[in-house]
Amino acid sequence: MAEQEKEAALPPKENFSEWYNDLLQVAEIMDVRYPVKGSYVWYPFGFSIRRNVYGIIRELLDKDHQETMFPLLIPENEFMKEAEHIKGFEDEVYWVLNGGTTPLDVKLALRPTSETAIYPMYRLWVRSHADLPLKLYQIVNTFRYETKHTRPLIRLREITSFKEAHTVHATWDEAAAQVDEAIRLYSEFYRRLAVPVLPSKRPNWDKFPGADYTVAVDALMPDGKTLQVGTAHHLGDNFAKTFDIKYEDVAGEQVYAHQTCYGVSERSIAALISIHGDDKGLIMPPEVAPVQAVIIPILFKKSEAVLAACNDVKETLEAAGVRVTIDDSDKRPGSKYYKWEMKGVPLRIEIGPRDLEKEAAMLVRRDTGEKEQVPISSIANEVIERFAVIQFSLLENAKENLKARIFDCNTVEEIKEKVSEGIAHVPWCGEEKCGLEMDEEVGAGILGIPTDQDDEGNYKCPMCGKDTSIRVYVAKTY
Ligand SMILES: Nc1ncnc2c1ncn2[C@@H]1O[C@H](COS(=O)(=O)NC(=O)[C@@H](N)CS)[C@@H](O)[C@H]1O
Ligand SMILES: [Zn+2]
Repeated sequence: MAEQEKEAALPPKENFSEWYNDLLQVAEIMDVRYPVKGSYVWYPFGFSIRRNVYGIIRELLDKDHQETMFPLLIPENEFMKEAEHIKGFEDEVYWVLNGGTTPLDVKLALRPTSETAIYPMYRLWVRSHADLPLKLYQIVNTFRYETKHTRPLIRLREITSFKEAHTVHATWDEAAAQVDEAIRLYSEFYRRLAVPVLPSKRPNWDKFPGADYTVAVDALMPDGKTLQVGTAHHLGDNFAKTFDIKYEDVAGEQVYAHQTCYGVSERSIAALISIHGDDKGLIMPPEVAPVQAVIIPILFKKSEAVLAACNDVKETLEAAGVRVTIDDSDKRPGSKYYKWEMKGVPLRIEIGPRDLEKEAAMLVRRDTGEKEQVPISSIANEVIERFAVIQFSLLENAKENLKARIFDCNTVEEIKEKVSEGIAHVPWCGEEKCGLEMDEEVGAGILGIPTDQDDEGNYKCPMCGKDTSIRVYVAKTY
């Protein structure tokens, strides 16, 4: 990649939108110059973050799911089968009309999501209760003709990293348990990225097209808006009836199956970058950092000895499983620090003649800037210990920041004021009319009813004044 000649200055993070856009380029995450709106190009560095992040979701899913891959093209007759689903996607789906110069006799949809590609095959695969539960997932690109403002990693027209799981169960309750399990798995996935998320049950008007209900996990972005970073849907037997997915139960009866589907996308990486970064650039949690440690030789006289020591340290760390590199380019140390801080490398290791005299190395944490000299003889343990400390500290800081920006509100005025900073925790009577009116009045949406806390209290709906025992999260969203 063309090295940044002069050091491009990053706007301060408080100008979040500019900071985010510039950082994607300067840190070489995604190149937004591709000539199709809503399609972006992964730089290799960005792609290695994606590899590490999706390695975690695969690790979690592979415990009791199987990965596979279905075709991208969906014939119109299958796509148009489930009425709710069509209504929800008809404005977003791309169609292929020709093969070369030959018009196709059946229009083909580019999958916006894969229910209508997968479920005709589930109809063939699911025969008996012994085939259940069936839990498959795929990580593919999907296409949605988004009309809202497209943004790299956040709102793409070609979603490049769409992980969608589709499960089949014998009963509604088993499918409901799977939705809970999906949200637990997503919460664990985001914990590994040091990103705290809020799980909540979406209001009916905001559920997935064709679903009985939707539970989502939201992350709070630095600008006070929330980003939906994962969703799990209970599909009831709606799609089973449409696609005739039945199994023979133990009594020999033919029974419609119950299903779920749940997905995350590269928004997971958008949240990771946005929540942990600072004015100097990325701060990568060690678990997913493409480069976990960078060794900077401080070269004056005796440089062979310094370089030899740096290579020894690199080999020792590699043997301990650390993703490490030496920056022995002829740039001055300051511009090396700048480059690797921009790329969010969790630990810098400085080794110069003075360190050598003490057979030590200087460790510098990217998240706090803390410097500490450690003996080279125990460098692997020192480095790995610090990774755990950094990982924990990034998550704790993010949790505190989230907690500090959830505000209990009881009046419309309070909600209006607080949703510009973060998330309002608001009583709601549960009526759609009040929900939509609130949305209208405060310029922010109901995220949903939190699923990770039982919050039975005596409240009054701020719109109609009715007594209610439930409170919901309300926030401006991406
Ligand atoms: N245009 C988009 N760009 C990036 N990510 C998106 C986009 N649209 C949706 N997502 C992400 O993809 C997740 C799943 O999308 S979804 O529509 O909610 N659900 C489905 O498509 C279901 N079939 C489960 S996979 C969302 O929670 C959101 O995090
Ligand atoms: Zn009300």
